[in-house]
Amino acid sequence: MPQLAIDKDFLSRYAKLDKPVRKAVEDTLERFSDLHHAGQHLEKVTQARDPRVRTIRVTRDWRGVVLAPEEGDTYMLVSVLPHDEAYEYVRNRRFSVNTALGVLEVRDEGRMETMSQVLQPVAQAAQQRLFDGFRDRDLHALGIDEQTLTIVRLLVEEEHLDAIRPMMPASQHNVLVALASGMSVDEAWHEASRDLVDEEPPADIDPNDLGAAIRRTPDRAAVVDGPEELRDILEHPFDAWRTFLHPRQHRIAYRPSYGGPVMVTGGAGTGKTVTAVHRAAHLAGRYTPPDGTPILLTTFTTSLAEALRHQLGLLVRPPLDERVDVRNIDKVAVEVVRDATGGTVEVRSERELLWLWEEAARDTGLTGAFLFQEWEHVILAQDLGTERGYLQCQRRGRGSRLGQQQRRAVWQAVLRATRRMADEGLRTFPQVAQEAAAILEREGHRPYRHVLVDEAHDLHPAKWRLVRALAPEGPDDLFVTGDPHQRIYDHRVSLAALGINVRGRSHRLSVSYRSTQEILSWAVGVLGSAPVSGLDDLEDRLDDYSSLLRGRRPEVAAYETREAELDGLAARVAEWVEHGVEPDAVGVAARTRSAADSVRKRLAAAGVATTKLTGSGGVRVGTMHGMKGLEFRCVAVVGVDAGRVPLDHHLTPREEDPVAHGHDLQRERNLLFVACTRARDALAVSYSGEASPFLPG
Ligand SMILES: Nc1ncnc2c1ncn2[C@@H]1O[C@H](COP(=O)(O)OP(=O)(O)OP(=O)(O)O)[C@@H](O)[C@H]1O
Repeated sequence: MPQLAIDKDFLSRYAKLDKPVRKAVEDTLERFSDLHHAGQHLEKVTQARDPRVRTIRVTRDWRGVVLAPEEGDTYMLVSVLPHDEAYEYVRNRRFSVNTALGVLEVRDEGRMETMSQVLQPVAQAAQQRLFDGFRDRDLHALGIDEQTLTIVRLLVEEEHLDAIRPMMPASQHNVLVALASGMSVDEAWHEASRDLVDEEPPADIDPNDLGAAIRRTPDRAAVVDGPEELRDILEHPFDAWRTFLHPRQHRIAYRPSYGGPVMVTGGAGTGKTVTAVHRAAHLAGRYTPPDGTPILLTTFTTSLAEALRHQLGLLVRPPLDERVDVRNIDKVAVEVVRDATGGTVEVRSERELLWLWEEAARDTGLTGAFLFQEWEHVILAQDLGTERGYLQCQRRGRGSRLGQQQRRAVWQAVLRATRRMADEGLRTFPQVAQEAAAILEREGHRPYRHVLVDEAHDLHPAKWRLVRALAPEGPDDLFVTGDPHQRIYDHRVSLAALGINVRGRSHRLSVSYRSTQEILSWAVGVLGSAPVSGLDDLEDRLDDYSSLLRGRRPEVAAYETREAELDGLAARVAEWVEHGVEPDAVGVAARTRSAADSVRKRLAAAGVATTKLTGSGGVRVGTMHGMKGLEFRCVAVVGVDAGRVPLDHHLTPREEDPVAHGHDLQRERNLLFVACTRARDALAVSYSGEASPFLPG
């Protein structure tokens, strides 16, 4: 059966076409989609570099470029280009299959030849060349083919290697970059083979089997199931994540089955959410529900759940989407408790309950806030039901020592507060989660077959216990994604301690699809150097975190006064909008609500419409906390001064609890990191007076 495939370049070029040309592309594809007669529509170009590369007429001015099979039966839509560019493309490009990795590659042979001629005299004059230390045999084993080798032997400086990047097969260039950075042949191979779609490198590579090569290259090419799927892809040309996954994302999301819980970590923007959504789609596709909803895709807040629902809707069509229940974990908890108790569930925040905790703390010598934190971070977190349990527990993360007498006093005060809450019918979300988990455990009821948790790094342990209780232990029970560097609520959990064993099923993503390398490198500096422990109790590092995108360095602006800073912000935002950035693709974050309000007022005075962070129709403004999980083309983070970042009154005093103080400081760093890594193209950070100690350099 002939098959159709699509190249990522085709989709991104199609996305930028005017409507009438798009329509013409669709009409052309309609004719072409009967692949048994596809060849009839294709034109061979004289002087084509690669006889398999043909063109197809779209309009008088536009042509599609198609890779047609010589052997095999896979046609690939490569690009859509203005007439002359299409012919230029065909005269210069050659497709190949990487001899070691088996992935599909394309090169601009014309430019490589010209470059070789330019480099020849430079190489002859040089004493030493860049890759003199590597034998041909070793380079071949890494997938460097004869033609590339010719040019590789002419490279003298790393700049030459940079210069040939746009014309080279990417997979071969990556290997050369690894070697040039000082890696051994073995290390370079390890690096390259990590990004294969299969666990093992392919054993037999057929250089003519384009179909197999396409399957091994999910980040640039995808086989399309038929005309309907092609239409569906073209309907969402800006959502490349639906069709083209990084090989590691693909390998994680589409592995047929896992023996137990899976954990996916990775820096901001590396596609953890995308991978979770694809995994949900995979599970939905292969699962025949008995009764009830089998799959839960959950996250931290309602607005993040809303975004997940939207993404899933783009990937999974009705009626399959009904197999996936998308809701935030608090809502799941409330529903379990409501169903079991039959009553309403009134939930309050710490701030709303503080008066009650202050009253309970009276005469203990402690503050209501301390007491509340002790309850939430120690008693609820460890699910301690008795005074004895509390007296004997380890108060992880709460460094200040409490003697037995003090602990007794705390326990009694907590009892007073929680009884009062019960009398008033009030609960907190972690408390509801604890109740929900207890109900499910008691009844032995498991409402879901599979549970996927996004933004998992911020879940309270009680919510983790709920997650554990929602699905029966077994294959594909849990799939969690998170990044401990983005932990902005101080809930540190050890999955192992919660009975969730991810050993051998822990995966890491490292390529950011969101922010430029310049933004990433700067933002990582905000995190500081303290070791960060992951959900699996191992240290989590961002050493291999990088981006393929390049752009301007983040701008850090200092002002004398807050007013001057807000004026500067208004000017920056106006400039972005003047340069064509949609207002709702601009996000502005401040540390506190009142600072965000001042931003809104100042922008309004400058005639700039604003809305909330999850809104649309204006520049989106809010707190750094509210930035969690969102994404913007341009981000401004304001008020990053010593008085506000870190926010002193959110830090446990060092003398009261040095460990908690350290954690709080890290949490504040993470918060700034989260806000900054929401930016795709541009990041502007500003402060007035003294700069925050977290700002790099
Ligand atoms: N394979 C892909 N192809 C194209 N775009 C992708 C791909 N994977 C992710 N993206 C895009 O990169 C951005 C970040 O992806 P995503 O939100 O999944 O990352 P994340 O790791 O969950 O981020 P964060 O931890 O910051 O919330 C999104 O715009 C997403 O559409």
